[in-house]
Amino acid sequence: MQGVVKSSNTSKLISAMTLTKLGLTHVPQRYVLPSSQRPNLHHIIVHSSTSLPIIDLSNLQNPSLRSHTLDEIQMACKEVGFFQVINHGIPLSVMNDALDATTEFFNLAVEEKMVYLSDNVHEPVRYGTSLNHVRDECYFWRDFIKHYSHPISDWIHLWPSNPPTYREKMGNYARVVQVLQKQLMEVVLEILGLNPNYLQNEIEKGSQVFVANCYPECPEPDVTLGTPPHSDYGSITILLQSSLGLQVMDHNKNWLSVPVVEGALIVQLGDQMEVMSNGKYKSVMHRATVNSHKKRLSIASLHSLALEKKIGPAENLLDKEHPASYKEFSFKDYLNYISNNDILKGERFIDTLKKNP
Ligand SMILES: O=C(O)CCC(=O)C(=O)O
Ligand SMILES: [Fe+2]
Repeated sequence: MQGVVKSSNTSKLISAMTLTKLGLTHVPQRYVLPSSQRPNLHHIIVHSSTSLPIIDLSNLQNPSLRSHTLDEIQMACKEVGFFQVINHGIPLSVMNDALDATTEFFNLAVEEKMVYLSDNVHEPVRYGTSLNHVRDECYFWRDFIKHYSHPISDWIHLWPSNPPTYREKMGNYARVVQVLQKQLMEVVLEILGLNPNYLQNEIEKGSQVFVANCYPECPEPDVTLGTPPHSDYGSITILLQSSLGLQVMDHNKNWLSVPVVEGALIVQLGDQMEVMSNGKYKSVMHRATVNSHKKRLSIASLHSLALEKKIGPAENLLDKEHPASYKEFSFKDYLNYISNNDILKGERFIDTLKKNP
């Protein structure tokens, strides 16, 4: 993603984790956001059950509850493009193991993590951090590691071998999340009125990118962000957060903090889904705040349809009264856009696809 330190800068690398260990009382100036972009941490809207619903996925197996549950999911996709799921079939132990492995990885010495430092989006594993002298518009108080993991067996031997259980724990989580993603895609296609086999091939050949984020304690959480506002590129993102920090934008442009619910996973729709649904469903704008007292971790599993596939509005949703509202796009178009535009200032790739913005 954005803001990766160029490989040539490795000798000067001071990651957000390192800065925190130095015990600073102020964040370096380059992390300080203009006041209009700062989070208002004194006015946190934590919960609004209508905007941020928690869906019990096991209800889909219950004939008397299935239709109501599908309605709830549909409403969530239309309103914000966001919901949490419980009873999703992934054991809590697998989720906690993934968070533990991530914690251990980020606790490694910075030299060890730097082996994976890269700004090449095609690297199967890359470590990145907030510090960036080249683009002073990067204000992330976080370190992250990205894995390409589809099919996982092709990549897993490239993942970090230290901590020793990393591959096993992250691999287990990546696999079960992939299964959940397929189930969720089927549901979302069903509520869009599309055949569950629609784009099956592209979903099968889809990509899964794993991003583990580490947001260390920050001395001035009011003036910076962990991750700037953005929507995810793909179809669905499944996110696991260790503590409060994720915020999503509702249709009134309020930032809502996503509550931490034990055992729950967060589901966010991405740009591909907004385009495919011809705007019926929203690709959710979100960001991550930081705090002064507790390190926060999140693991995002970003799913997208086959990378070479051009995605446009589903033909079955179009007719004379409902013409296509979005242009087709591919992963290449997206990469091109992010390398030439300032998505950190809130500019969105999806807006460039709208036919009548
Ligand atoms: O840390 C979070 O809660 C959000 C991370 C995120 O949006 C991303 O990695 O795309
Ligand atoms: Fe995201």
